[in-house]
Amino acid sequence: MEKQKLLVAKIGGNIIEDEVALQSFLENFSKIKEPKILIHGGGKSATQLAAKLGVKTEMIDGRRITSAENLDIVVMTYAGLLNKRIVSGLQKYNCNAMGLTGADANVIRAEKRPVQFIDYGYVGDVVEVNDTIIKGFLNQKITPVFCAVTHDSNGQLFNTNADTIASEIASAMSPHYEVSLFYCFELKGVLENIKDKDSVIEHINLEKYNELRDAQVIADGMLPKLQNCFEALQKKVSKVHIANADFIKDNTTKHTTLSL
Ligand SMILES: Nc1ncnc2c1ncn2[C@@H]1O[C@H](COP(=O)(O)OP(=O)(O)O)[C@@H](O)[C@H]1O
Ligand SMILES: CC(=O)N[C@@H](CCC(=O)OP(=O)(O)O)C(=O)O
Repeated sequence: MEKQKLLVAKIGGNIIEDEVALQSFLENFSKIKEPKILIHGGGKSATQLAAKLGVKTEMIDGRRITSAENLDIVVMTYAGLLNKRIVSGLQKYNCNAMGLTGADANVIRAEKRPVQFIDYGYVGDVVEVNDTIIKGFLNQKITPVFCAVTHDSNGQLFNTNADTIASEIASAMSPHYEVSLFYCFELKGVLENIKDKDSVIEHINLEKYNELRDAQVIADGMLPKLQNCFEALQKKVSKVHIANADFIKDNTTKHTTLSL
């Protein structure tokens, strides 16, 4: 029997911080009829709040070194302000959204990222996603909206990269659905030249990714994003795209499609 389609979309901090882009994305996302899940980041907002509070921000390879103080800031920002703004924004467009951290309904369990050369602090690597609970929400026509917060089932919250959460959720749902994963951001896709906004690389496979990384064409948050794309494909997610947030409207604009 053919599997039902499921759309998993992720939006990052540059979209969330741009009121016009965010509203447009939420309206277009709400119009999608098939079951759908939204994951949001918001790193930019957490960095701004940290600066206001006089707390230092340090990022390594697109991941935040998360001290106890940073953890409080990210939980307040992602699970509080941003998640509730996004959920109420979707409700406005008649999408019955429900905001979640990984601790809610024990839906994403994580463990502290092991210290190798770098101690990331309270950063969690995903161990388990509860696909049955998520399926239950979808069956009730509820659209889950996940922020970048997980837990260890032992009272400890963690900061987890939102791209990783999107990849893990898409992968966990793949035995049940034909999953398409969309990473939506402010640019059109992965660019050959970061200064030329039209230089979109339309297809990237693992070989091309290694070339681009070695040539330092990709950097910062794009590094974990691409790693997460390939992990999702390896775990049987059907389609993975990196595209502008407007792409969700009609899937026509030039963008990047990933393959193994
Ligand atoms: N070759 C590239 N093409 C596109 N973006 C790139 C590239 N190299 C680095 N980047 C950076 O990666 C960023 C996307 O990652 P990230 O900041 O984590 O976005 P988001 O918060 O939307 O997930 C872009 O805004 C851009 O600054
Ligand atoms: C561990 C880690 O780096 N977590 C990310 C979570 C938020 C995020 O991923 O936000 P964007 O999608 O907007 O980049 C952070 O704190 O920045």
